Amino acid sequence: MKSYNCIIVLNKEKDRILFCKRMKDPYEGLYNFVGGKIEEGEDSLAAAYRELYEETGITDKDIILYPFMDYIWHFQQIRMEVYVGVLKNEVELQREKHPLCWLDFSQDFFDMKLFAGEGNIGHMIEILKMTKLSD
Ligand SMILES: Nc1nc2c([nH]c(=O)n2[C@H]2C[C@H](O)[C@@H](COP(=O)(O)OP(=O)(O)OP(=O)(O)O)O2)c(=O)[nH]1
Repeated sequence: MKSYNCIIVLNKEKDRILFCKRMKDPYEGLYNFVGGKIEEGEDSLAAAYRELYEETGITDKDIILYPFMDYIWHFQQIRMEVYVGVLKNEVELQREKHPLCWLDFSQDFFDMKLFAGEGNIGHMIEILKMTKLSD
């Protein structure tokens, strides 16, 4: 089974969500949360902080990450861990390969021509809207 993560980062005001525009497959040209592959034997939470730092420069001083949901695709032998966190302060983002941007909640996150994940970004954000996140 291959394991991936993706991380939902909200700004301090909780009115914007951090996305990257993917520069390679899967989902080249589409917006996705930041994230990547969990290494063999790597601790899940450590992997989430590592990917977040590598792709954005955000550290564990800037944010606390919480497990949000997990997806398992049994036929594809893939699992994906989703984490969520709210920034404690404004951060100057440092992109790695994928350009980063903040999007507000007015987007149609189910639009598969704009967003990765066959609609599951829309699903995650609907659940996020139902979730009380502490600061
Ligand atoms: N929203 C969403 N994201 C997905 C799905 N499936 C899936 O792999 N992803 C994400 C997880 C990862 O963030 C990304 C794929 O990781 P990647 O190919 O960039 O991984 P990688 O480890 O090679 O990246 P990197 O080390 O080069 O940074 O796509 C999905 O169904 N929905």
